[in-house]
Amino acid sequence: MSSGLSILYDTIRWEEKALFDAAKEKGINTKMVDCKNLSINLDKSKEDHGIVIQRCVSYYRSLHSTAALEGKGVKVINSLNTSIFAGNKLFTHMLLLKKGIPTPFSAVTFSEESALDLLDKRGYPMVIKPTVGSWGRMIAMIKDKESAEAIIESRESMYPIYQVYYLEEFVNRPPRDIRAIVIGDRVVAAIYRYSGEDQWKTNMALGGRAEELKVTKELEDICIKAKETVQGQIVGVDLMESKENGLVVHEVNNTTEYKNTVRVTGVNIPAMMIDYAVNLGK
Ligand SMILES: Nc1ncnc2c1ncn2[C@@H]1O[C@H](COP(=O)(O)OP(=O)(O)OP(=O)(O)O)[C@@H](O)[C@H]1O
Repeated sequence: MSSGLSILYDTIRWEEKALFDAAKEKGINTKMVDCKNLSINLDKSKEDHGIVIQRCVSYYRSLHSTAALEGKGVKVINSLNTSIFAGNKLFTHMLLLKKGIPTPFSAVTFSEESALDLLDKRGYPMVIKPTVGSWGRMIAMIKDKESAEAIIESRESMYPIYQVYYLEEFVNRPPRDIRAIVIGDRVVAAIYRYSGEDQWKTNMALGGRAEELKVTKELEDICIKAKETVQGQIVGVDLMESKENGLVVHEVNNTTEYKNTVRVTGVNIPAMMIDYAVNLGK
């Protein structure tokens, strides 16, 4: 295996460029590798990538390229286990639950009828989410039976993952959530993400606004536990401040975006990620 790093991408966002620049500044031999051009022999031949920082946006590209490279002995950040666990909200939920990490109540059903039945029993509102996905896409707040029928029926004709009805309690929280960036054993920076106008979701991709958040001991502890739960190395932990239950973790991101966190906190996250990756190679 060659020394140095590879940044594996399928789209170059601010994050990937910043990683490359940080590595260049540190004089680290780094390649940008477009996953779309990658061809991996699934045998025992050697791969010449050094440490790979996995940054593909596509869930399937990310998961499968990690599996192929890691299977051939390449160190990938994050690992295949982390991609599997953190890439799926239900899998993450079960692990958080097992480790006693507070997380919103959620339930799963596997048919339209059972989903409607669950909503009837549990009451409205509830949040429906695809188990795999990001940027708030396909996430809806279900406010009543009519919208439940419309939303759930529309999912019946989609790709089979949308017929796994993952439903979460609507967390009674301020109009914001928390994104904390964990590198190794440290929460290096955190922000509040406030929802944009006429929007309950707080994703930056949906017009949300970011503000710096000072990392408390409580936040640090819960984020480190959440990271360990998914066997993560560099992750973004998303939390909400439940008025009844305090901090609850609703997601761990294994190829986390951090542009807004760098912008509002001034913390040089890409440089820290590069240092972490280089240390892993030693
Ligand atoms: N159970 C919930 N109760 C209240 N608000 C929620 C709940 N789940 C999610 N949200 C809001 O919706 C937003 C999107 O949810 P979530 O983070 O699960 O989706 P995502 O598609 O994985 O987004 P990203 O990849 O940006 O983290 C959250 O940032 C949060 O503000």
